[in-house]
Amino acid sequence: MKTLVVNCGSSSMKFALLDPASGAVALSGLAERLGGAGASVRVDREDGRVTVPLPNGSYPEAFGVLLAELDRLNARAEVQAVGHRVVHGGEQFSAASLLSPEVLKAIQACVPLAPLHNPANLEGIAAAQAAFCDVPHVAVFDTAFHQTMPEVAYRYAVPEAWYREHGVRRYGFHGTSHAYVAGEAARVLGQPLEELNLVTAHLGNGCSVAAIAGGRSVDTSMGLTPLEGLVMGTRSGDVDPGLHDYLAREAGLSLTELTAALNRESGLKGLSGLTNDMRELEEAAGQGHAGARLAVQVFVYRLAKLIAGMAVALGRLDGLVFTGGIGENSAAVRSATLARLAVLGFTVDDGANAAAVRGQSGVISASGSVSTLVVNTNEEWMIARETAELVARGL
Ligand SMILES: Nc1ncnc2c1ncn2[C@@H]1O[C@H](COP(=O)(O)OP(=O)(O)O)[C@@H](O)[C@H]1O
Ligand SMILES: CC(=O)OP(=O)(O)O
Ligand SMILES: [Mg+2]
Repeated sequence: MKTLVVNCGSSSMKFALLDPASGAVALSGLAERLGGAGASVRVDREDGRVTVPLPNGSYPEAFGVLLAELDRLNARAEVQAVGHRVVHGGEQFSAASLLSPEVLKAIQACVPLAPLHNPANLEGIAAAQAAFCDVPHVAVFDTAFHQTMPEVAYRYAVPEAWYREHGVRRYGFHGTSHAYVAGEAARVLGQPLEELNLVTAHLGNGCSVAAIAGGRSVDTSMGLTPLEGLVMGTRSGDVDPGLHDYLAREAGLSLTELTAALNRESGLKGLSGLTNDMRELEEAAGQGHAGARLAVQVFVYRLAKLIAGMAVALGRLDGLVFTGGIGENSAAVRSATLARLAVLGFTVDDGANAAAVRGQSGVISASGSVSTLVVNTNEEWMIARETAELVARGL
């Protein structure tokens, strides 16, 4: 009994075939640079990693490689359900949902809110439904977990009609990851999740923090779209909304150009003038690259500031969780962030922080500090679990 998980991003497709009960992965892979030149799929097989080029660079072509891999393992018949990551579910979805024509229509209706993500999600769903027409398909939404935010956290101070007529409010994303690592943190701390007030920091290419009270999201840093909040790989995070008008007049940029630049040319990449990759930036900073050093400093400063803001949403802070590629791997980002958070009672255990590596979860705070943990996120397993649960309940 296995679940196939499909996670289509704006130019990538991640997939995994796994056992929802144990999390054991039978097959996984990542297609990158879809929609452009040089697209390829990396497949992690039990005997090593292979890379398959994709001459057309399309989602269906990438899905074809996945099917060929399943056939190679004779595993197509093992797929009992397919779970899809869907980035934007608007206000309509506060939980995962079985894919029906109505649900597909609702995902389509959210395309204007997530123009980089939802169309790719729909492409993945179409390819998977064509290949697996006899099994249930489930949509697991990034936004669903944050639907518990109170109005005071999700409303913008803009004309009320924008909310009523156009859904302009804060939604939040990465909900699957925030929910998963909060549960794991409670397990590591040996305390019931219901009694814990946690801040979780998901730091990957996209980055967001969430305030989680008793297992429920009460605030998060991303908003209407995944552009708000923290400095990210290529996304700016918070800017003055006056910037659009100013640059339109001063630099003659169109709204489309501005949006593309804020999404794809900003963040760590824009600040450093070098790369969106934190590991490369840390190396370059170590070799004296001023732009790289500044990019890391701004990333950390803004991260600490938004974590501190999340403490306000919680009232009492029991723990902080780092996750995502940067959160799980960069001891330097963690220690610099915790140094800025000393004002809130954080002290790092340098040895534990340096020793925390991918594949393990653990505590990195010194005794007497607010508990701080590194937890490896596992969005694929969470999606597989939610999919299997929904199918088992026959919903
Ligand atoms: N050892 C490391 N040190 C610092 N940063 C790292 C390290 N390993 C991965 N990262 C960073 O993690 C980020 C990618 O995060 P990840 O969660 O894998 O991405 P995605 O959001 O695409 O799933 C990149 O900025 C990468 O440089
Ligand atoms: C919603 C979002 O930001 O997703 P990702 O981090 O995968 O780009
Ligand atoms: Mg990610």
